[in-house]
Amino acid sequence: MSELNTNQLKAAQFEGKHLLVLAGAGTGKTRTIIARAVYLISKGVDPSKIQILTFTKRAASEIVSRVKASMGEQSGKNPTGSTFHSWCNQLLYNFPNVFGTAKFTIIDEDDQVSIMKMVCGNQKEAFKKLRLKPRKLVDLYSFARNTKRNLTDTLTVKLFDDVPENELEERLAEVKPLVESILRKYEMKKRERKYLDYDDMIQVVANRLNKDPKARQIIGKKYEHLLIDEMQDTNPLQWELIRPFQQICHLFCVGDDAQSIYAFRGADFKNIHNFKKNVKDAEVFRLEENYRSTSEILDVSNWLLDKSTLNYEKRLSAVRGSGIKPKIINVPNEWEEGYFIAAKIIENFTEKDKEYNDHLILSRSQNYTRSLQAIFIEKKIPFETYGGRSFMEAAHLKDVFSAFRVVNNNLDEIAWVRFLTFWEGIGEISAAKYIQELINKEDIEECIQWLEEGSKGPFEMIETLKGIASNMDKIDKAVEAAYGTMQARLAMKYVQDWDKKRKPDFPILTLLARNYSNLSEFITECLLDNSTKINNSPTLKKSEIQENKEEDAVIISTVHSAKGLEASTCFVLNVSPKVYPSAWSLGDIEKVEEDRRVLYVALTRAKDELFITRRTSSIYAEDHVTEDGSAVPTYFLNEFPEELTDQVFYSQEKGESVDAPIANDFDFDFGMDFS
Ligand SMILES: Nc1ncnc2c1ncn2[C@@H]1O[C@H](COP(=O)(O)OP(=O)(O)OP(=O)(O)O)[C@@H](O)[C@H]1O
Repeated sequence: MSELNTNQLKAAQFEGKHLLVLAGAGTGKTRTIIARAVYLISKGVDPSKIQILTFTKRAASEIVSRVKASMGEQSGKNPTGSTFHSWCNQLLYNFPNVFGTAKFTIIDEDDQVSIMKMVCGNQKEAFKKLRLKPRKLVDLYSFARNTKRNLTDTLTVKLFDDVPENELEERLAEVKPLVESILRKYEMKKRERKYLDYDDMIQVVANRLNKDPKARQIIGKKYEHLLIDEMQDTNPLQWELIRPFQQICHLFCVGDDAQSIYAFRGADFKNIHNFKKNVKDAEVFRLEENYRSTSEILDVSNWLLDKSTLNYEKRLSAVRGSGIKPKIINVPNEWEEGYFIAAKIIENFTEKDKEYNDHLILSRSQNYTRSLQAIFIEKKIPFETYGGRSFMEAAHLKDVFSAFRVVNNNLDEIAWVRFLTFWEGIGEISAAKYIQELINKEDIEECIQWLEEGSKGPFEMIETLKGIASNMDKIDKAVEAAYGTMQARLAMKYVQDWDKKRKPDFPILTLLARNYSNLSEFITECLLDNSTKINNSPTLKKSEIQENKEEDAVIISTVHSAKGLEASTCFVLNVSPKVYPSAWSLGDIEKVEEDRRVLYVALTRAKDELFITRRTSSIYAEDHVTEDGSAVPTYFLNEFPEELTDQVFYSQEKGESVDAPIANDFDFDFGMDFS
């Protein structure tokens, strides 16, 4: 508490019902949320009745461990920290009767697409006329549910945003019934197979708690305080989930409207402006002093926000005072950009006493960082990437989990397809025939019996199912059993990198499994955000296949995965025209402003040194003038005031000439022609 300023302290010790801390970047929102948890516990609140909700498991894990560290000796029980999905998952498992979810399977986005493909296959006529990919249909469905828009609105916004108004009705009349029929079939399929997608998890909990006072009473006994981070990025579906908790809990929310960057998932930062309207008995506090960055870095961030047409009422002041001016590094291409960054990091590491993890590289997309990663490997700079593929997306783990899934729910058609076709000799056609039988069986025991008697499946396949089914209450044993019988086939399927990269995942998976007593929970938690129970070790954040095990490593992150991160030196990559704002956003002021916030989040991660790189091929873009004559920015740095940064034109090729690293032999040819 002694490390808080007056306003942070006032927030942490808030005695009213609900509070929103609306504050700028680096003003100590995370610190305040931690302090709030510590304060509540010190006042006698049972830690297990405090639930912290964050956007990533990484953030949840960090907050919980900092609360633990602050409590020192007194800590016994700890508050739990989870993402919205993981939290709903725990509620569904802990209260199966309240939510009516005793037997179900959580499916991820790939599974959703697989189901959609099946549905489209059965709805050939509608699907052909539509000319939309199954993944697009899944996107539309999810967008509609997260934003709580009806189908007409969803199609208007997502499919027909460039269709002239006079044609809109006709296009809708043509497309809407087709989409509706496919989506209805898709919903039916989910219901039949007892699948819940990620959005369903939230929806199921929200529905029950909004409608049922008894359910509220039961859940109300479990929680007294919800502490919610990154409130600006909550979408209407998540609001629906939070709503019933207003009656049974105290809400303590922190957020920054200028850091709202999830509109594509339905977040609307204006919700946070209406907090008092939406939440009865709420108050709003503000924090304005930035503790993270030097004033030169904040000047750049403040300038960017000032240029917005939206009024964020925000001007951060730097408590730390003055430091080094940020630099714009103009580079001819991504390789030069990579070499510049590598050289700077090596210089900081060897000469300036900085660690690798004092460096954070932020990019709009991991695609822009491929050359950089190659250069880091060449220069032996350890790095870790955030925002890439997750643990459960690794194919070998999906194979093993397909076995867990069918044992857990024998109606799980998608998992059956993967599990059966995993084995040599079973193709999609025979798998489809098996599945017709298997999903009509009562339970997995019956399935196993049928496979033994009626199928020509390999011995290991049936043994795998038996091994898991007989260890339902010892999940680590189930993992070992499945691995034992699947190992030979896995090694054959992934022969190229099995030993080095894929095989080492399994001992860790077994350790991880020890944290679970319920197969279903294990499957879902591993699926969600690629991790484990927050408060227990070990954690398996990523498969070995992607993981760089260095502890001290540079972090290469997408801006969207960089929420809450900070580092002494930050490189914001490729701040060029058509990237900030993106070419896709041009002319659409809302999208342009979202892109501005993305850049704002990136710039405000830096503590001491900020490097903004851009491609010299284009450092200016003409403003876009809309039909009504107003100008929409095409490049945020067009009018960038020179005095805020130093500019460098970097090219390794044209840079200082240095001697070759290895000495050549002296060449005795003096060039004299004696003929
Ligand atoms: N009262 C304080 N005294 C000293 N340092 C502080 C104080 N409050 C915050 N800080 C430091 O400022 C930095 C930013 O704090 P924090 O991460 O909590 O901010 P935030 O508002 O969550 O940031 P963002 O929204 O940009 O991620 C951290 O390094 C933190 O330790």
